[in-house]
Amino acid sequence: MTKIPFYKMHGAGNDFVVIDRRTHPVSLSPSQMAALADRNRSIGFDQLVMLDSPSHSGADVMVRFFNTDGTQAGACGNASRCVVYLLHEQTGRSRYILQTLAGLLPASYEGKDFIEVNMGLPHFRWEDIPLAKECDTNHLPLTGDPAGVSMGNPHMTFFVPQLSAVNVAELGAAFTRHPLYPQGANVGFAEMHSPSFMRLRVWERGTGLTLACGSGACAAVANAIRRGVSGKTCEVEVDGGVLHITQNAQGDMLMRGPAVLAYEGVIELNGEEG
Ligand SMILES: N[C@@H](CCC[C@H](N)C(=O)O)C(=O)O
Repeated sequence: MTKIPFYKMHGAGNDFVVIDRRTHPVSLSPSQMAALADRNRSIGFDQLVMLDSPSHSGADVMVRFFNTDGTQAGACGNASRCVVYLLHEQTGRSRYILQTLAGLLPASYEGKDFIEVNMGLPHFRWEDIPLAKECDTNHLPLTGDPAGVSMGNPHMTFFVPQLSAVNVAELGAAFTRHPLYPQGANVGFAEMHSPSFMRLRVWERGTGLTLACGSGACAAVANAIRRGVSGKTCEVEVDGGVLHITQNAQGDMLMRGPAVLAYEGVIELNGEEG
């Protein structure tokens, strides 16, 4: 029997199992992750987060994100804030650098409701999202006129007049596998209330509809700025709370919001796996 300690956390309702491989160097197969993600039979989570020692000398920790289907994601904004919360518990410091597949992300802790991660530059070139063919990423050639961007992971954002009239589950499930996105897409639906406030729901690639998506909020604001419907600072109301997104002078998307440690537990794996 292998015992793996974990932290159950969430950021604006987007929930995670965090495993610190620096102290417990275990591996989980995609099918083990999918089993743990099952809310009816196991712990349940939107993403599994693995912490390792960084390979970059300037970073505090290496962070990897896995969806419920076991696929790996380059970025996860809400989980990044949760990791900053844990680092603060462990060190008491307030500034960190997270090493992720999407790059080095500077982050700061100013209280559990005020954790900020610099999610980096939005990438609008079709090759960088990536898309299957060259096109205008500000107006993708798709029904509903979504905009495309990468925040270290691929996103499309639909700007809709009335979010409550949108069947996010049905459309999200359809567009997440659209052939224009060979690596899949996180599909956001944004209703602009003003240039500084939007409502957003996101169907996440590899996971489904979640209560919040941090990279999705950055993507929606970056796309909204590009379309001229948002200012450089925008409050994003998601089903699980509010995220504050700002584009700084360098063009980076800064995401501020809460992180919650719900409980600590132990995963027990039978057999030789783990
Ligand atoms: N929950 C996220 C995004 C998680 C990854 C995404 N599903 C993907 O596959 O790219 C967030 O808060 O950003």
